[in-house]
Amino acid sequence: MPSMLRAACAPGSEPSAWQYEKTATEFLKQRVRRWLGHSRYGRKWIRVERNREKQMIDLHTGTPWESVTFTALGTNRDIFFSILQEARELALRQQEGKTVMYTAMGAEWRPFGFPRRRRPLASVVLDEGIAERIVQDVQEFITSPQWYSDRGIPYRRGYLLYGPPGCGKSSFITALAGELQYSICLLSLSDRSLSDDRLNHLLSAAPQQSIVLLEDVDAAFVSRDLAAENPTAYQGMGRLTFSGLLNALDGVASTEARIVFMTTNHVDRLDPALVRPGRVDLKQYVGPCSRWQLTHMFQRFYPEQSWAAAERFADQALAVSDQLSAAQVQGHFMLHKADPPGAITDVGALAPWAKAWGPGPVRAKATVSATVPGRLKSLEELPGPSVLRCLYWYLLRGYLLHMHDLQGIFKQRYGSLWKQHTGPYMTVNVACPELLEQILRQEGRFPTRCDMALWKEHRDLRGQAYGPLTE
Ligand SMILES: Nc1ncnc2c1ncn2[C@@H]1O[C@H](COP(=O)(O)OP(=O)(O)OP(=O)(O)O)[C@@H](O)[C@H]1O
Repeated sequence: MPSMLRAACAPGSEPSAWQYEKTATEFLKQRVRRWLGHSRYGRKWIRVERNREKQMIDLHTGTPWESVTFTALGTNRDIFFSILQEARELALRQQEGKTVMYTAMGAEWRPFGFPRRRRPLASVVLDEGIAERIVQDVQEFITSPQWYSDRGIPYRRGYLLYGPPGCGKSSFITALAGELQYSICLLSLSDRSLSDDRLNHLLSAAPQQSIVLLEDVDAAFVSRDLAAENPTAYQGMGRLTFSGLLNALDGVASTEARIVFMTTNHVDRLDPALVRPGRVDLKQYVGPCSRWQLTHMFQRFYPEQSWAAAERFADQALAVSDQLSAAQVQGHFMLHKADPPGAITDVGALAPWAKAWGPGPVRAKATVSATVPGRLKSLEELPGPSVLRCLYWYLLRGYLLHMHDLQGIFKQRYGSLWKQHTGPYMTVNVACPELLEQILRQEGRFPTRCDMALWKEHRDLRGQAYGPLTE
């Protein structure tokens, strides 16, 4: 009699269980791909069927549920358990030395993308003593639950990192999570579907050993003074209210053992109630590069260079501007990857960047003015081939399967920004690094790519990676 095992791929309620199942499912899919050619596992022949449930979809993501069915001849079911065991080990191995990012989906946390390689703490150069101070504080917190319980103090700690963009707030938190072997639960307070209840639930259901990260907290709420001018913003952009946030952070319903990091570019816009001790226990300004930072960044990037060269770079960079962000300096080094003396002599190249990106009132405005002086073009005004002309290029000139070549041609004709029609879709093409940088900076650190189910399925069948379009 054939024995059968059904490995359901539907998400369960426990994040960890779901995570395991998801990775296991990925593993099984890989196996399925391999078995399509030769359906053998060990010495056994196995039939593998992958079925997409037509009626059932995950309401949060719109992903259809799937099941994979293995059928093997014989009475020994151990082979199925060994497949699952192998899948489990693979799932765990995939996370070794990696940082898992979670995002909130409905009422639960789901892993976002593949676990990322841990970022070494030393790779984020903050001003002297800052990183050590925070790491020591977090470690002390983690190792002293008894201390909190003896004194009846809720076992949670809040941190606020504030300062201009590109100075390393988020990079540091990511590196810190790696150092502690924690995962990161990323939550956007601007999410319109976030309600008081949902936030409360999410904070209490965060996976163990994780840092909850609330980025750009100023974007969702402003201080009560500013709220008088703008009551809508004060009430929050979605169904989340300010008092709901305060309660979730330290209300009676809040859970124990929680580390929350908040970041903002505008600390002055935060309501004092949000940053009072208990909600924020440690505040840290992460600012433009100091001499110490510039020297250490240079040394780290060009380890073979002398300390004197690093100091020379720091002095000359500070002469250009004392408002340089680490991101700008890193970008400058990247331009002179193999040319450390060039990085020093060409330090003046940082000047226009310092002007455009230096800590300003609103990052988006500074960004736009960086490369697009004057009035911005509307979508209608953007150049680009008409629908008919696109069809001509795709079908008559045969570029349908060579879109990348066509993009090169269109760039020459229409410049770095043009619109293009493909079937029912209109795409805006961006073909210059500066503009791409603006987009990436404005879309947030963990942007959600479109799902592109057909593309994924197509690539799945060929055993190919999805590429940057969906990841
Ligand atoms: N202090 C630093 N040391 C090394 N690299 C840095 C540092 N600060 C920023 N970077 C680099 O610059 C980029 C942007 O940094 P990051 O996103 O951490 O800045 P941020 O302060 O969080 O900015 P924002 O306020 O826009 O969120 C990253 O690629 C990071 O590697």
